[in-house]
Amino acid sequence: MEEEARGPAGDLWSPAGRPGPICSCPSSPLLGQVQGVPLIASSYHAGALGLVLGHPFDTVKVRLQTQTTYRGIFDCVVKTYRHESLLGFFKGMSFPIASIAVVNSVLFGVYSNTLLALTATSHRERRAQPPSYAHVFLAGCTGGFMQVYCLAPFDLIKVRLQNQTEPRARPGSPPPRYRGPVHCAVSICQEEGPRGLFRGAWALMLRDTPTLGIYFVTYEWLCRQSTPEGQSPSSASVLVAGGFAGILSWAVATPLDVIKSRMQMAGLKHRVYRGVLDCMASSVRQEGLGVFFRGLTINSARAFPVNAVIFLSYEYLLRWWG
Ligand SMILES: C[N+](C)(C)CCCC[C@H](N)C(=O)O
Repeated sequence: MEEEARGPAGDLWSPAGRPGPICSCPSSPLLGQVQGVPLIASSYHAGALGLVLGHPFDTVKVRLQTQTTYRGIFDCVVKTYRHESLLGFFKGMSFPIASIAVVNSVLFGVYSNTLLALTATSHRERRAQPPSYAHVFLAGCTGGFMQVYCLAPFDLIKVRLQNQTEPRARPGSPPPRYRGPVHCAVSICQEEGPRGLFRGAWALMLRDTPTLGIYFVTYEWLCRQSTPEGQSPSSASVLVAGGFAGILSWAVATPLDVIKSRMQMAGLKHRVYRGVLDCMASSVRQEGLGVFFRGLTINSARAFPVNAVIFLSYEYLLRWWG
């Protein structure tokens, strides 16, 4: 009985383990059997918190990537604030918040369960028997591939709303193209067909599948570097590893992120790209190779805190319930 409560690695579950890495609550033997319950709950908290924190940065990034009117981050921030007030930075946030429960539970759920299938070890057992990086990469790629189907329509609506630069309704001023997320979804279906909701999904899949593999490998590697063998990482290690995993994976993802956002906006501008390669070629032709790095700085600034929080919540809640 005593042995069971301790957990295999003498980690945070063990009274004899290193004091308090993240939490020191006992595990529930019942919930411990049900991977899905803690995963869904932890994914929601992780995602929502990270999302609110990072949304203003995300709006500036999307605008820099898809509009040519801004001279840089500062110019974009000043113009957005002057024209649209603070609320301008939070445009398009409601749908991602509503959908993050599904999107993140697919990502973290598929990741964790793929790892479970590949290594036959549970989250807790993994500290004593760490999975190989090849397995972590494969599980991350699988999670990334699967989440694209849920993420694509919500991401498209987010990008379209973030790009509306009209100030809040003033008497006499023309209303924005979309009145809100639901109106945006309905209008896209009517004007571009239901498939219009998946515009840019191919680029999103190419962006997320390999980079989520990199994301989880970086996180695992950094945690292992800063944690004695067999122990759970401390909160500080989780924050730093999560933050750098976010920065590195976003750095690699930026070129396809630019292309994805441009393809998502293309339907609205009645601009037709024949595909990902066509969009790449025409962007480079018009704006040079630098186009692939648009939004890199602001995205890195966003990625550290957002992903530090995401991983801390994920680990914390998994351990609480797991
Ligand atoms: C793999 N890629 C870099 C695309 C995303 C990885 C981080 C995902 C996180 N939800 C965030 O919004 O930062």
